[in-house]
Amino acid sequence: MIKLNNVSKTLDGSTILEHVDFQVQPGTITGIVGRNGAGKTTLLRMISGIIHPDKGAITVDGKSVFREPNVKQNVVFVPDSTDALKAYSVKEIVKFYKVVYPSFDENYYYQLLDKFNFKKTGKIKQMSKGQKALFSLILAFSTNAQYILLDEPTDGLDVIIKKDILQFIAEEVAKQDVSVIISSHRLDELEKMADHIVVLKDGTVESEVEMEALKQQYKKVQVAYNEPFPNDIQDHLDVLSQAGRVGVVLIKEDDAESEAVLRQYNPILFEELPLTLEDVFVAKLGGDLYVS
Ligand SMILES: Nc1ncnc2c1ncn2[C@@H]1O[C@H](COP(=O)(O)OP(=O)(O)OP(=O)(O)O)[C@@H](O)[C@H]1O
Repeated sequence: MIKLNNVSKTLDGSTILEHVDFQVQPGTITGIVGRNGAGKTTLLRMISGIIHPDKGAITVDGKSVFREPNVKQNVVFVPDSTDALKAYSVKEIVKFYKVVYPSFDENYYYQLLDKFNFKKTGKIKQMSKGQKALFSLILAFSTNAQYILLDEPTDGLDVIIKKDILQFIAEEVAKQDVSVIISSHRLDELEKMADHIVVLKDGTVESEVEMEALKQQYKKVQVAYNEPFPNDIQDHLDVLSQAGRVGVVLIKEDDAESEAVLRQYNPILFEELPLTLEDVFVAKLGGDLYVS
């Protein structure tokens, strides 16, 4: 488990992160979502032991990354830029990775390269941007590390490669017993795959969501009436959108009272729609957390 306890960081006199607390459970995907500049990269760099927090503690399986450097073999940070890799060839990088990650699985690495039609020779700098992004994930998932931290892994990529990458991550997490932290400014991308979402805002954890619990907690209902959309509903319930006589309302799963309000005006349509995380943020957390 990764634990952050009251972590704060100041860079060049500005407070970047303050009182950050959260945990990453084994075998799960945690999404860190926040706008540009929210502190996501700084947070991931601290968890992987690249920079020190000014205050608070970060532990990986109960050990400090800073006091026990061996812990680093179990944590891989994949930055949003692949610049650090570009001088190496596909073969050379293995030697380098084996020094840092002694359990690096070379067979698995070449197997994955085959699967995604990568050439086994040649320099990394010759790859396209999308290939580089996928390649850096292949490297990370070949290390056998328990914790993989991905900084904006799909940023700036086209939809096809984005889909491949997200699917690759989900498959690897299902196959290996790894924990993945993914930072993104796209709530919609993370919510499909994350078990747990941490929202960073103004340098601190604004909210945390367990996706399973959330889906059981709320439902989204589309209703339509023969008469103008009732003010009573507008005034008392969480209306996500409304056009003419049709509205979409967020209610709690077990909230019989709110459902009775919707039904008392004899809706001609009462239909449950798939719930998204954005719906809950918009209705319950002020709406400005939609960060894409
Ligand atoms: N070395 C540094 N010195 C001073 N300020 C820094 C440094 N690195 C980052 N910052 C500042 O810290 C804040 C958070 O940056 P960070 O890169 O962690 O955010 P982010 O959420 O990852 O943003 P993005 O989505 O744009 O990558 C920004 O305001 C940034 O300008």
